[in-house]
Amino acid sequence: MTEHNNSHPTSSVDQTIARILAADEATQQKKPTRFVADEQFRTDPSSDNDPRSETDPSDDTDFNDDVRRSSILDGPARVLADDEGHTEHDGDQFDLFERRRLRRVEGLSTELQDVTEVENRQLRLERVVLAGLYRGGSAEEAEYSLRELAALAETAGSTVLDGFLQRRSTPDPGTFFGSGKAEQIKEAVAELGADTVIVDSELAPSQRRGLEDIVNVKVIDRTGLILDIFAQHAQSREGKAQVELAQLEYLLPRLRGWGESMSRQAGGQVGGAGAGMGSRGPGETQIELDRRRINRRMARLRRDIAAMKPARETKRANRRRHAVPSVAIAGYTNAGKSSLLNRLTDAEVLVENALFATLDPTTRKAATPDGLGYTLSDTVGFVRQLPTQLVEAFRSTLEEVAAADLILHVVDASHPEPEAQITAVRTVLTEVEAHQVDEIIVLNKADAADSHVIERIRRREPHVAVVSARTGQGIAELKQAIAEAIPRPSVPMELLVPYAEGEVVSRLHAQDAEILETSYQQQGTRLSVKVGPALAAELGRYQVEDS
Ligand SMILES: Nc1nc2c(ncn2[C@@H]2O[C@H](COP(=O)(O)OP(=O)(O)OP(=O)(O)O)[C@@H](O)[C@H]2O)c(=O)[nH]1
Ligand SMILES: [Mg+2]
Repeated sequence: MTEHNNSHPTSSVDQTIARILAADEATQQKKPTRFVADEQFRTDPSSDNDPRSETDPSDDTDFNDDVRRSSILDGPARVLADDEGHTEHDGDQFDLFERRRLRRVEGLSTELQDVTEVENRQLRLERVVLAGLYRGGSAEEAEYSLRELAALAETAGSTVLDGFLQRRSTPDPGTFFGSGKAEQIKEAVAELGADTVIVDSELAPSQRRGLEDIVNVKVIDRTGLILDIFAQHAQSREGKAQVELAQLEYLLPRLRGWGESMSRQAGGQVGGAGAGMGSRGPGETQIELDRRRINRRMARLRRDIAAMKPARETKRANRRRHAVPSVAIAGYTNAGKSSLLNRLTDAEVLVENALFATLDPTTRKAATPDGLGYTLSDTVGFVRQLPTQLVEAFRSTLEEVAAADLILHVVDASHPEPEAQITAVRTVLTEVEAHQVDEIIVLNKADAADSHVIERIRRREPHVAVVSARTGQGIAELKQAIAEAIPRPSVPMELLVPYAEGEVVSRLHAQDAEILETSYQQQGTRLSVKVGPALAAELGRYQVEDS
């Protein structure tokens, strides 16, 4: 056993102490969250392969310090604006409280029993610095994306200290940002006392390691962060299994890079003498062992998830058999999907001003104004660059959306970039083959939105409803629009149901029949109805001649 059994650079005592001191200092100064422009990017030889900065002087304004700071200094990302105006429709706020409370627990046990547990636990991000790359002139878009990353990071329970954007035509294969820029990030990290850098892209395993070697703190990417949030929020057995599968899929090729936790696993026997920078972490044998265990675990999870599917399929088939129309609510995360479900059905689903509050699909009964029943399901929210591992793992959940008769595509009309969100959502819908389902664009948060934005989208989209789940504005119209869009029972029937079989009548009321006329006769209840074809077959024995 060597003394030097953990070669992670941050484990050096000196550095740890320096980091703690810097953190202390930083808390005393208590800087507000801000992003700063990368104003020196043009003079950095390691970062500038982009000819535009030479030839296009108008670009300079993009990097004008004042411009960037003024737009960025106004606090944390606006999606997480200090806005907790809950209504009585907002569901289980105790759940919300619990979730927050749990999230703040620090200092997880280091006694890891199973390698797969490593990644299922919170990444323990606390004080983070964000960094992103963009090409060409679209600084604004990169900034929105970084703001969203800030919101994601806060949702995961961390404090965002600062953010950096760099323009660069292609990422550096070794360190993503190039070593010069990475050094600058390192300086900021030390100055602010950050313990993590989050990069606004998916990094190749080698890039993550390369960057980590320079900045000396943990580096994670957008995908890793989103997976972490999903892991925190998964509730049902199926949801947990799906997230774990996605995490392992993500982790497997990166196994080597998760140095510290893995070498702790391996105890003192590996990574010893001769293990320099870049070769930290467990030795080859341990990695092989971990890899096999992970593969076994993944195989099991796939089996488990497959086994859970039949139950849901039976439910779905049941709905189909009774021809109950189904409406799925889909949309970008935080658009107000759960709020809308609560508004439309008086369900009490958790509403939270956080990203990915809902992971487990909830299905509720609803009815059109004229009494036709349908099901309404809330689903997981989408986000730009939704990790493919998650789309895969959640495929069975997302297929519910594809099987629906109608999609309510909820859009946060008060967001600065609603069109980009619509596009991101449609990309995922296409991936799960849900793009052919009828869709109503529901422009939500109309109470907070700019009317020009609403008009702009109205002109672009054929089928739009403008609502506010908060105030109730437009909800009645939306209910009407749903009633017109869902398939109607089409088989007219005249029924006579004996009084002894009252449950048949209640079923007609509860489910899919359109009841046109009811009268009470000596032999039973006489009904004039319209039903779906499946139910029509079942009701054959009650049918009477039209008189
Ligand atoms: N101003 C305003 N805020 C709203 C409205 N509808 C929802 N919100 C707020 O938006 C935030 C997100 O609402 P949710 O219903 O949890 O959103 P979601 O789409 O289910 O989010 P995820 O499950 O996280 O994907 C909450 O803070 C709500 O209070 C609205 O009509 N107006
Ligand atoms: Mg939700």
